[in-house]
Amino acid sequence: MISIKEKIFVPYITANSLKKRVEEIGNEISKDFKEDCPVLLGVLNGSFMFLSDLVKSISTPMEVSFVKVSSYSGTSSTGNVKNLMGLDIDLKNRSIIIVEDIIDTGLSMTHLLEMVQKEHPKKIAIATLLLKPEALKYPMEINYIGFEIPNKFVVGYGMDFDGLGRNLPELYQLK
Ligand SMILES: O=P(O)(O)OC[C@H]1O[C@H](OP(=O)(O)OP(=O)(O)O)[C@H](O)[C@@H]1O
Ligand code: HPA
Repeated sequence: MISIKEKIFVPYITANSLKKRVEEIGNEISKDFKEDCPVLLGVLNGSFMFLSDLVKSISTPMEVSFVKVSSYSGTSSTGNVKNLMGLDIDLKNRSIIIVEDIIDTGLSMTHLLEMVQKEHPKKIAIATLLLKPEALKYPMEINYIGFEIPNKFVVGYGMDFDGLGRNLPELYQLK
């Protein structure tokens, strides 16, 4: 059990389980995008840990780039998405895999899909470590899902509560 700014979090998914599942997704992506040299588009800040572990399990040529958006404040969605850092490479005719730590309401991903679509890529896939099916308000096709989790706030493995907890190697759930 840990405490961050007076909220109590309990251990939820171990570092070992995360590692195993991330490797499985990396292997799937390697097979699915063998001929494509995909661009893995990490969504900052939260995806940095998932993305860095994921790319180590991808054995096919690929590139990495980042965008930065923000929609969460404390433990709830603000209902709007702020663009904090845009695209820096040409995505035209490229295969793009948008990499997120978590899809919660789906608002951020809907915004990201619109942003990437405007660049006329060849195809767009979505990889998320976590999905909260009960919280999803904007349904979409998600190609790679690490874990489906209940609608409870989580921290660790890149995910924060008020900026804290991103460094935890395992995942914790709000008690
Ligand atoms: O599906 P949604 O309800 O939009 O929630 C998911 C988004 O919220 C988190 O980002 P956040 O806004 O907290 O920014 P961060 O990645 O910098 O922590 C997460 O990384 C997703 O981008
Ligand atoms: O459960 C969560 N934890 C951390 N960040 C988040 N962003 C959306 N949902 C979450």
